This record gives sequence, C-alpha cells and structure tokens, in this order.
Amino acid sequence: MNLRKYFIMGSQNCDHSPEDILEEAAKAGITAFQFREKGGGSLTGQDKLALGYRLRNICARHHVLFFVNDDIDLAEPLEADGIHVGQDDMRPEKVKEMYPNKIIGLSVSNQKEVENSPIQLADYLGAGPIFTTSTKEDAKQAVGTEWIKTLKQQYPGTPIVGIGGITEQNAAFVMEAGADGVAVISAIAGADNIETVIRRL
Ligand SMILES: Cc1ncc(COP(=O)(O)OP(=O)(O)O)c(N)n1
Ligand SMILES: Cc1nc(C(=O)O)sc1CCOP(=O)(O)O
Ligand SMILES: [Mg+2]
Repeated sequence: MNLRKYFIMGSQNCDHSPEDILEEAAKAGITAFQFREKGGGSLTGQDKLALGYRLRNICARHHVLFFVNDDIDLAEPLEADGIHVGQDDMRPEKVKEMYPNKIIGLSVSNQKEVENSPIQLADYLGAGPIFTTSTKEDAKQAVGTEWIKTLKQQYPGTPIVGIGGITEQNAAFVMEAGADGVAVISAIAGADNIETVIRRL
C-alpha cells in the first residue's frame, strides 16, 4: 500500500473538470486518491455516484489506490480499495464487519481520539490537521508535525499520512517527522501546474 502522495478531491474543490484534474494528477504520480464529495456545492445522489465511477476508472487505468470518504455505501458499487472514516463517521469495527477485505483509514487528531479508537483495525492513520487549513469546514486546530512523531512512537507499524495545510513547501517537514505520506486537497486541486507540485511533494 503506497500512500506517499495521497490526493483527496471532490467536485467542490475544482475550478474545472474533476476528471481532468485527476487524470493529470494520476499521470504525474499520485499513489492514492480519495473521493471526498462533501461540503458546499458538492454533488449528491446519482450525480455523486456517476462522478465517482468516472474518477474510479481513472484510478484503475493508472494503478492508483482508490478510497471513498465517509459514504461507505459507495465502496461496493465503486469497487473501492478502501474507505476513510473519521471520529464522527461509521466506527471502524462496523466498517470491518461490512468490508473485511478493504483497506480502512482512520483520522486521529489527538490522544483522546486515539484512546477511543480501535487503532488495531486501521490499516493507516490520517493525522491532522498538521497545519492550518481552510479547505475543511469543520477542521480542528492545527496540531503540528509533533503529532506525527507522537503517533509513530506509539504505533511504529501503522502507516501514517499527514493531512491539513500541506504544500510543496512544507511537505518535507511532515515526512521528516516520520509520516509515510502526505494527503492534500488544495495543493493539487488548486495548482497552476499539477505535475510540478506532485513532483515536489
Ligand atoms: C487521509 C485522510 N485523513 C483524514 C481525513 C479526515 O477525515 P474526517 O475527520 O472524517 O473528515 P472528513 O474528511 O470526512 O471531512 C481524511 N478525509 N483523509
Ligand atoms: C479533509 C481534511 N481532513 C483534515 C484533518 O485534519 O483530518 S484537514 C482536511 C483538509 C485538507 O485540505 P488541504 O490539503 O487543502 O489543507
Ligand atoms: Mg469523515
């Protein structure tokens, strides 16, 4: 499982075609993608599903891991490789029961969340927000790269991706803290030159 360059996106993050953005990102070397159709201006129902299919197919053609965010009912029709859930989403125990063979990603932002989570069921942890972000409407306060070091000390065998406010300029600090990858939305979805940003990440 390669989470080194993990791109997350929904149509609400795009100022032009999401398919074109993902195609360019996939060609440039992202290793994982999460379909996160969520928040103001996002699609719902059949439109959401149809976009999910198109994005899933782009990932399949480029051998990029495909994850769905929150909406676990999309995992089967979209043949997702995995599902990412946070603290307010379906519990990992239930996700595991429904999809024993899919990769499970779990968000943890502080020690209390770690203590309340079945970390052993998570195939990777999303740690953040590392830096300040305005992309997620309900983002918590930035926790800094120390949070990655803390998690890595406790769970050395569990892959960790940093998320939140990560750019080509600060990604190296996240990796130096021990992360296995960086997860980004705006750094790629809003890039003038997607290929350059992905190379530098
Ligand atoms: C890789 C990764 N890490 C963290 C998150 C955040 O998940 P969550 O806290 O459930 O918030 P939403 O993304 O659902 O708004 C993520 N999506 N991906
Ligand atoms: C989806 C998400 N989850 C976060 C967390 O802290 O768990 S921060 C975040 C938004 C990431 O967007 P950007 O790369 O544009 O900052
Ligand atoms: Mg969630």
